Amino acid sequence: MTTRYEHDDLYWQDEYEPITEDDAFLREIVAASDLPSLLAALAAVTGDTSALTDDLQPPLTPVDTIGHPHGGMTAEQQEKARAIALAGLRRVRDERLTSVGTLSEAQLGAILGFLVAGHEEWIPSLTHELDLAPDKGAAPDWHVDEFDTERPFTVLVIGAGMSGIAAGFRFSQAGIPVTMIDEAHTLGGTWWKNRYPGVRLDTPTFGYSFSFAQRADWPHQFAEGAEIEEYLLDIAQRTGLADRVEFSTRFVRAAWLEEEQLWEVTTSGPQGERTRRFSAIITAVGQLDRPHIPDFPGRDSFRGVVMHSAEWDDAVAWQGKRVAVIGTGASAYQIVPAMYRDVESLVVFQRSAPWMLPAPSYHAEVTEAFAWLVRKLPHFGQWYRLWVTLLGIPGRLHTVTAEEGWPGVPVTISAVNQRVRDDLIARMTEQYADRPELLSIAIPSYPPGAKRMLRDNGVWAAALKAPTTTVETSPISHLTERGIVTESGIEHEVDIIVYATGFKASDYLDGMEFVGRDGIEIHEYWRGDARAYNGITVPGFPNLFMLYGPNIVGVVSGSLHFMIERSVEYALKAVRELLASGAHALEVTQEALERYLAWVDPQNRRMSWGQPFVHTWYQNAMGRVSQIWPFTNAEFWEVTERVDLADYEVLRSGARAGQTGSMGTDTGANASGNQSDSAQTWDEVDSGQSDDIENSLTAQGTSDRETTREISRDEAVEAAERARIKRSGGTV
Ligand SMILES: Cc1cc2nc3c(=O)[nH]c(=O)nc-3n(C[C@H](O)[C@H](O)[C@H](O)COP(=O)(O)OP(=O)(O)OC[C@H]3O[C@@H](n4cnc5c(N)ncnc54)[C@H](O)[C@@H]3O)c2cc1C
Repeated sequence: MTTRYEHDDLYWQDEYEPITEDDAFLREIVAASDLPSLLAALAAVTGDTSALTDDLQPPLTPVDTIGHPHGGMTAEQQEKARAIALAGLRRVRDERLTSVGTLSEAQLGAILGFLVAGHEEWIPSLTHELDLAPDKGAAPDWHVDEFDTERPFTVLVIGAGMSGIAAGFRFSQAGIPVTMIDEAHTLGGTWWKNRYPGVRLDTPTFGYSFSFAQRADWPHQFAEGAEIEEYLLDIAQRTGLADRVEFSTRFVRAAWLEEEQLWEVTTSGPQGERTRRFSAIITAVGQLDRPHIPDFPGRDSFRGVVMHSAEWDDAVAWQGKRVAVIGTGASAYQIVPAMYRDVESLVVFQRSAPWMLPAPSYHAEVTEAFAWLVRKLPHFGQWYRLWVTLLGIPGRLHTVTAEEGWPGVPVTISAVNQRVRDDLIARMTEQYADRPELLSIAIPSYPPGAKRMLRDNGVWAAALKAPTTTVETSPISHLTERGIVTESGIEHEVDIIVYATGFKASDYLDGMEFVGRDGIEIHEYWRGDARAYNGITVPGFPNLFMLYGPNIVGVVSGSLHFMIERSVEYALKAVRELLASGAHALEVTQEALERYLAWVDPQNRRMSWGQPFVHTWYQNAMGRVSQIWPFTNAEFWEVTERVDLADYEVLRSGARAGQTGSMGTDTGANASGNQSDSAQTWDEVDSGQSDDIENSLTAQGTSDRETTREISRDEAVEAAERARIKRSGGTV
């Protein structure tokens, strides 16, 4: 093991505060606590797993709309569990247990076996998340020095947000020289860029952290943006990455050098344009990084202040002003409630209403009982994180899977989807009882789960009902110097326009140029339909590894941290293969990619976001769902468990050591500044893009998406074939 940390977790704590409180206090703690995670933590600290019997096992009842506390334990089970937990806490107090050690295999099996309630197939991926496991299997268990390499293996990581930090950390653990760049002046990506009022997570904080940085003392159930930014900065400092990133340095272009088997990379930064060579490139440039602003007629004529949600200007005094917010997606959903009380007036432009899942604790701090347990019960926070991760494996996938022949389309896709819709409408009916005209506007016209589901604690309805708020559903016709004119002919005069219109999510590697083995640029290869094997590797582009690549995100299940960490680990495994074999590059085959997509695409088409009548930014301009991983995290764990060389071409260079790795050589090469020109996509506003897609399909004489998919796949195969013919040598 090469990690320089005794434990893989950067927040590992040797000692916790002793418990000194009396029984009455402990009883209150137990009454206010989540039971499965508490039982697991107590079993680990005391080493006694005997109480984790089958009859006490949380049944993990599938959750439709509101959660089932304690994993669906019955009242009887809960009563028994509370008695066991109280006895456990007393023991921790009386025996002054203030630390916890690595579990034995038997203890690990007993505790995880208890929590997974029969889903043994989840255990390997959960072990990956648990620092108390004898072998967590996440950190590299090898070091570059072990290999007799003919030349240094160097890696460029583009981006220093969450993904870049994960890559920098893990590759450094293996001793691989890493160069990190970011076009921004600081770390954090999403979490320093998005500074709008109200910015915070809409997934639970305890599911939103790395397995190697399991911070436990989070103040909020859904962390504020600044808390996540602080977390990322702290990790970067603890790992030494913070000092190593080349900031204000933009990746411009990379070209694969067939003879040398290296990437020649051009960057643009404070030292001007530089060209360097690297053995591999890791893209960590996010998916929601490039703001999308719809091209409304007259957009530039508006004389007031204009801000995209991701480009918030803190100097703008919006209080007391007339404000328009365009969009009702994830960002608007946070901005509107944070602003409405302090503005003179607010107009919210809505094209489609969001579905919102009940989350009463959305703005709440963690409870006192929870904070106490984090301080006093060794590793409790980590067990709670594991429990949240476990519940996220099935998530709500069962609520968004279509039933064949279901009569409820286009507003629902199955009986359980209908039940979710009915429950959520019942909730909204109560919220808007005093404003029935808003209720009809608030009910989405698409199935639950087809777009990102937001978290509801009533603030959205309160903001829309405010006397100073207007919800405008007529589409935007054009902008004037005074404000926004709708198709219904109303002009809304405003001082400030906030574009909460999302990002160019489908334009993977936007503004970047990668010229692969055969001289084909990656966007030319993709043709508006970004595809990658396991979301990571692309045929024709050896030693290029994407993080947060195509088909990686979960909608109603999973943790993005898990997906990104596994992508990093997969890239590391690929590098290990190269070091061990003395080869220089791996290129995934077109066949492997096709096989993979033939598995992923049909499953996405079964989900609510993949239905042909649904218009969502999860689908790209070709109509393919290019954003979403439709399975569980546990299944991603399986496919990334090993790099199967049968899926790859193994490449070796004809060049000798010494010709390569000349890092930092200034050549004055030109930046070509390629732009992907695929159709725009955005998350929060449906401004007619989908109609454009339908029109273009009709123009091609193809009315169904399946056919379109086939065409694009054929084109891809054709491009790869051309590439193969053009190549000569360099392959063994
Ligand atoms: C407002 C908002 C809220 C979100 N909330 C959640 C949530 O609740 N839960 C969840 O799971 N996800 C959420 N997300 C998704 C979020 O983006 C990811 O969770 C995560 O932060 C992505 O990290 P990343 O490092 O992959 O990308 P990013 O954070 O986007 O970082 C990419 C980095 O790459 C740099 N970069 C880009 N192009 C170049 C270039 N050409 N050259 C050099 N550097 C470049 C950028 O400057 C940036 O620093 C949210 C996103 C947004 C925008």
